[in-house]
Parts: sequence; C-alpha cells; structure tokens
Amino acid sequence: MKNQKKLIILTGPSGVGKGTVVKEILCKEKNFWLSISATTREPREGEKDGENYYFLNQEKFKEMIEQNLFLEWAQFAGNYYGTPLSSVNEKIKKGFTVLLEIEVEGARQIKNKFPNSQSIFLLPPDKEELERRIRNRGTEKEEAIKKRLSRANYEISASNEFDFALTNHNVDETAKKIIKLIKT
Ligand SMILES: Nc1ncnc2c1ncn2[C@@H]1O[C@H](COP(=O)(O)OP(=O)(O)OP(=O)(O)O)[C@@H](O)[C@H]1O
Ligand SMILES: Nc1nc2c(ncn2[C@@H]2O[C@H](COP(=O)(O)O)[C@@H](O)[C@H]2O)c(=O)[nH]1
Repeated sequence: MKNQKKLIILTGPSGVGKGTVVKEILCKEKNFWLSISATTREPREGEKDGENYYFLNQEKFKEMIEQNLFLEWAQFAGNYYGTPLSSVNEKIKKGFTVLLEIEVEGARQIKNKFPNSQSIFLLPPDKEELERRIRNRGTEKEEAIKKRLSRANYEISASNEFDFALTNHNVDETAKKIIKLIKT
C-alpha cells in the first residue's frame, strides 16, 4: 500500500471517546474517511449493517481471515473485529486520509505492517471518568462493562507504544488537536 502517511490509527480503551471524536473530525474534514470494520458482536440499538459495522457471524469472519481479506483483525471482549482490506486500499488510492478506529492489538499490527502510518492513543482524564463514560453510554450489560474496564488497564499501559497520546477532556478540542497532528 502506497502513501502510508494517509493511514491514521486512532486507538485507546473502550469508552474513552474514540468514536465520538472521530465523528467530530469527519464533520470538520471532508477529505477524511473512517474505515467501516467487520465484527461478530451483536448490533446495538440503532446501528446499521454497512454503516456502523459489517455485522458478520463467526463462520463468515473466519472465512475472511482465511482468505486474507483483513488488513488487521483481533479479538476484543469476546468478539472478533477486523478492518476489511479492499475499501481502505480504494479510499487511499482516491486520495482520502483514512482513519482506523481500532483496539490496541489491531493497532500494533497496522504499525508493524505500515511503519509510516500515524498512531494516536486517546487517554481518559482518569479511570473513574472512563467508567462513567462507558456506563453512561448505556450500550453494554454489566458483564461486558467489566470485561472492557479490565482490558482498559492493559490498553492504557500500552499507550507509550504509539506516536502520540492525548487525553480526551473535551471532544471539540481533542478533534482539533488530532487534525493538527495529522496535517503537520
Ligand atoms: N470528552 C468527553 N467528555 C465527556 N464524555 C465523552 C467525551 N468523549 C466521549 N464521551 C462520551 O463517552 C461515551 C463513550 O464514547 P465513545 O462511544 O465515543 O467511546 P469509544 O472509545 O468509541 O468506545 P468503544 O471503544 O467502546 O467503541 C459516549 O457516551 C460519549 O458521548
Ligand atoms: N482491531 C480492531 N478493533 C476494532 C475494529 N473496529 C472496532 N474496533 C475496536 O473494538 C473495540 C470495541 O468496539 P465496540 O464498537 O464494540 O465498542 C473498540 O476499541 C473499537 O475501537 C477493527 O476493525 N479492528
């Protein structure tokens, strides 16, 4: 894949605000494109197949792994998640800056495969605020919240592996800082 600087990884623990910040970035930057991942998790209320994710069963997801159709994939909190290769290639060729909003294992895979990609780790102001954000989102049951929070400790300890680490205090400010980092 050419022009790897156009490939931006946004990672960080579940609930830190990656998706919210990405939405804000996409409102501000029309030449940026967010990759649509595939997942085996169940859709949340209001989520649409092909818009939020490609919702697949495990058999189909594993078939895609076998066929090397993912740029990266990982298991997270009991489900599979992966970045489909073809659409990312196509958007980069068209000149878009492609954003990957992914967890840490997948982010490491992309960093290894594409050393010129740029990686940004979002940190919460503190762990209590992270828990508040996940709980207030209201999308996960208690068991899933616990899995995500225990994984968050491991993920936060990996924050120094990435090019930049930013604390997400305020959505608008974080989005502006990320845009500046990408364009510098
Ligand atoms: N800077 C912020 N201040 C306060 N609340 C925030 C901030 N950023 C995001 N939130 C809220 O935190 C919750 C989690 O945000 P979001 O879903 O974007 O996180 P995420 O990192 O994408 O999570 P996941 O990895 O689980 O998909 C949402 O309810 C969102 O509105
Ligand atoms: N490695 C990958 N991680 C991904 C991908 N798409 C999303 N994610 C990350 O999974 C967790 C959970 O997401 P949720 O939508 O269930 O809350 C979160 O950290 C996402 O960033 C992907 O393609 N590959």
